[in-house]
Amino acid sequence: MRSTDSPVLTIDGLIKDVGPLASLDGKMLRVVSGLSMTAGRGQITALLGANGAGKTTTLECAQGLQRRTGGTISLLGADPDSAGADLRSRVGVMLQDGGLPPSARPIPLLRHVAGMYRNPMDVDALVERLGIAQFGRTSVRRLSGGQKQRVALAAALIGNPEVLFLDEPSAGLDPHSRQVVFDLIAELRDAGMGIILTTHLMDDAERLADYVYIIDGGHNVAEGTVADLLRHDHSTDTAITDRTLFFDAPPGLEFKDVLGAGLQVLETRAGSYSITGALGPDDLAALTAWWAARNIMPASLRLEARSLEDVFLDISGRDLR
Ligand SMILES: Nc1ncnc2c1ncn2[C@@H]1O[C@H](COP(=O)(O)OP(=O)(O)OP(=O)(O)O)[C@@H](O)[C@H]1O
Repeated sequence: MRSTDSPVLTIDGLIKDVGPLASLDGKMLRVVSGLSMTAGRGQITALLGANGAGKTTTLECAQGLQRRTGGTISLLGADPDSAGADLRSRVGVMLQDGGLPPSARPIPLLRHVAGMYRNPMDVDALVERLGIAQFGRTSVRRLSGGQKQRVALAAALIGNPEVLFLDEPSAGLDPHSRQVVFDLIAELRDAGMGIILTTHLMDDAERLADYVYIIDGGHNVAEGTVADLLRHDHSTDTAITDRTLFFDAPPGLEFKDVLGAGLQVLETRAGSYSITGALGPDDLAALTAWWAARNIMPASLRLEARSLEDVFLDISGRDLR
């Protein structure tokens, strides 16, 4: 587990059992089994894992919404299970299902919530920033998923929290709203807020997170900055420089001897090729020279680095989705 100068949240060996469950003949089910993490001020920390990995349960234990079975949690220096209103006023929470009252209207609701805090954010500015004005007087039950998500984010932020929890922040958002939300989250981080989010979208983690905990089966399987995770092969504990070059060219080409050793060349279907491995500039130069000598112009050409999806596949042997 990493150490941060100024942690807002520290979880050590979290255990959470649920039940007893009829589906398990009255036995308990362990849904989080020894998870540890820390999140710092002025940082975005992501819990990344497939559906059912235990991310939401972990966050809810950290917020004191669920009681843990074991382990320790310190949220802004306090135990969330025994803390009172003072701690809650310093923490913003955006839950996965929004948690908004269905008959409320967004703008009056946000004004009401703002009135409960000593030092709230400016409601009008937040409404404007998150594009809430167009549906600000429509009842929550009539809003689309993405509109509810933006209101839920505004409600989580209105109290000007020191720590912000976001459960799947981009769920239901169209590309424009997603950009607006991501820009705002990054700005709040830069202003010093400690932000903890869960996601099963590697793209969210890659774009937002300063530090990522990959969670599988209720415990940590890897952690690091996105760059660290992408550079490291967790199965062999070695550095990775792999990239893949994809291109379309005439079918049946044989250019293995053109490239350095250790590269894997595949013709995935007639005329569609991929070359994977520690591709360097010399390989690209050799390949393009070989094409030039034969007057071959690829119809398409794309170079891709590893993604967090590949990291997750290496570690768990299955896809993130
Ligand atoms: N009260 C409960 N009763 C039965 N099973 C539960 C209960 N709470 C959690 N679980 C199970 O525990 C596992 C972890 O759930 P959790 O919601 O924490 O996962 P998650 O990583 O947030 O997944 P998602 O990305 O789908 O939200 C899931 O398999 C879930 O079905």
